[in-house]
This record gives sequence, structure tokens and C-alpha cells, in this order.
Amino acid sequence: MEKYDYEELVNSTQSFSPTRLIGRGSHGSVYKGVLKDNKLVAIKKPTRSPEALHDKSKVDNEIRVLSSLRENPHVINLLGTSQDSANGKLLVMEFMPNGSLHDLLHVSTAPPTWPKRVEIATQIARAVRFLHEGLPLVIHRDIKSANILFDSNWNSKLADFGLAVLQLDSPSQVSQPAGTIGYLDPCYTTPSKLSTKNDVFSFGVVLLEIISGRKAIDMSRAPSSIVEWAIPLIKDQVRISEICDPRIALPTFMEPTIRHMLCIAARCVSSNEDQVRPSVAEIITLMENPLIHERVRFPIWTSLLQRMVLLSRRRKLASRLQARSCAATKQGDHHVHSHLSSGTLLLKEVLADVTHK
Ligand SMILES: Nc1ncnc2c1ncn2[C@@H]1O[C@H](COP(=O)(O)OP(=O)(O)OP(=O)(O)O)[C@@H](O)[C@H]1O
Repeated sequence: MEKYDYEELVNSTQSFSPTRLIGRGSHGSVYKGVLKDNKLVAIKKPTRSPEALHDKSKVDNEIRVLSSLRENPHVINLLGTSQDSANGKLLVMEFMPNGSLHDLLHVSTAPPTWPKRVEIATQIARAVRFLHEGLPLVIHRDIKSANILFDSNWNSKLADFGLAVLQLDSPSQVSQPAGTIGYLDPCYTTPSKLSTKNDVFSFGVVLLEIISGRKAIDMSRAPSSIVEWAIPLIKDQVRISEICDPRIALPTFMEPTIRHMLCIAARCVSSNEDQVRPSVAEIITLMENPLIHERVRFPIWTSLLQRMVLLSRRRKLASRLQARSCAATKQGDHHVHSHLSSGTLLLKEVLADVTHK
């Protein structure tokens, strides 16, 4: 990790000019810098504010966590640090020129295609697995669409490690539960409830956001919470398509994949952390189902014949689902988990069917 001369960073940002400001976060401002060798970097500087001390410690924490990680294609790369006597440490990271997932979904006029959405979700899951399976283990605590940034090839990278916690931290170093409203696990109520499953909850919210194009919290809608809105629709298998972003038509060949991902999202945001909420390793196994990738990668080669086979299987699935849901209704079984697992099970049966024939 490089130690940058503070003067070099001042020059690279035209003295931290407002024209070089990319944005302000809760613990610092990020500037675009052009180094002497013309390399583009993003520089995070704690903000001068009454909460400056607090901001400084978050930037310090981000440096501490990022410098403990190996390089990963889906995690922001820390290039180095610098020291300013007035503001403390500055963080220098790779520059991500294509903005955040939040902007792509909620600001851009060109929403992502369905295969791209699946790719983004898979890349974020890989980033989270890297953190959860690494040595030391890292819990990010602030997974949200604003913290997923795109590089020049539109690959996603997880950023903003200001709230991240290292497994090595002693309990006294771990502060009160923290995160962003709308993404914060409701089960994470005390410091002792900190676990990797908190990140899985936030990942589930991002998954719902990617599929629906709706914000995690949208006060102009009722219910305002994406989780409260989406879960009843996922439970009611027939209305599941209502969740999909209406701005871009969902092609038939993507329907099973998106249904499958919605079932995964529902498990991630379940309040039953131990039995229903999966680990990120399990999420990846589910997401990397070969059938999903086959359909994502080769959409244009889906022949008419394949479509007809899929259509007939979908009809069979619908009637099997209807039969099961009638049986469940008769038994008065309205529990989310049992509905979801029966839906997932049926989906798996159909997927297995398609693979074997
Ligand atoms: N490496 C980077 N390259 C390009 N832009 C970046 C980079 N890192 C952060 N940004 C942008 O800088 C702005 C501030 O980022 P920062 O991570 O400090 O806060 P945030 O995630 O927006 O908010 P908060 O800290 O409150 O969660 C955001 O607009 C973010 O997209």
C-alpha cells in the first residue's frame, strides 16, 4: 500500500476543488484525483464538521479494514493513504467512473437489462462471500445500492467500509448496531447480535431493489419498505411478476431465473436468521445454478422449440403450484416459510426436469 505525499493529492484534485468533488458520504467527501502519471484515483477525505472526530475515525476504520483484505475483483481496491495534519488520514482508492447501482436503478434513464441485473447480483454476492470467508472475516454492515460502484467495464464492486467490522475486533471495539435504514437487519438490535447474517439481510434488500427498481424505502408509496411490499407478493406466487421493474419488459426466458432470485431474496430478509436466512455461500450455490447461467448467457439462441417446452413446463408448474396452494389454504397454512420453501421446491423440481430432458 502506497503512502502518498499530501501535496501530490492536493495537486491531483486542484486543491480539493468543488469541481472535483464526486460526492459526500456520512464520513467523508470523495474527490476525483489525477496523479502525476495521469492515473485516475478517488480520494476520501474526512469532512471538516462538528462531527469531524467521528468522521476521522470512520475513515481510519475504512483504511484499517481495506488494508487487511487481499485484492478481489468485486471489492474496491485501496491504493494507499496520506496524512494531513489538519484532517487526519486520507484514503486513496481506485476510481470508479460509472457511478453507483443506486444511480443506475433510480436516477439513470437507461435501466439495466435483466441479464445485467443477474450479473450485478452475482458479483455482489461474490464480494460478500469473499468478506465472510476471508481471514480475517469482515462484516460490512452497510451493504446498499449506493455502496455498489461500477468500474469502466461496468463490473460491480462493493465500497464504503466505514462501518465494517473485522472478526479480530474485541467486543469492546464493536460499537452499537449501525447501518442504513431500509437495509438494516431488524434482528440486529444489540452489539451481541452482530453476525454475517446481518449482511445477508441487506443483500436481500439490494436483490429486491435490483429486480423491482424500487427504492429500499420509498415514502411516496405504501408500504414504504420494499421488504414489506415484496414479501406478500412473493408468497402469492401468482403475483410475483408484479415485483419486476415495469420499465423494462421481462423476457420469457428470464422469468424462471428472476422467480428463483426472488425466492432467494425472500429467504435473505426472513426474520428467521438461523433456519431460513441462508449463508452467502448457500446464496451463491443457489444463484450459480447452471441452468440460470445458461439462460442468461445464451438468450438469443433460445429456439422456438425450447420456448414451447418451457411454456408447457411453466403451465405444469402453475397448475402444481395452484394445487399445492389450495392444499395449503385448506390446511390454513399461511406461514411465509412454508409457502416459500414449497415454491422453491417446485421450482427446483421443474428446473431439474428441464436439465434432465
Ligand atoms: N472509488 C470511488 N470512485 C468513484 N466514486 C466514488 C468512489 N468511492 C465513493 N464514491 C462516490 O463518492 C460519494 C461518497 O461516497 P461515500 O462512500 O463516502 O459515501 P456514501 O456511500 O454515498 O454515503 P454514506 O457514507 O452515508 O453511506 C458517493 O457518491 C460515491 O458513489
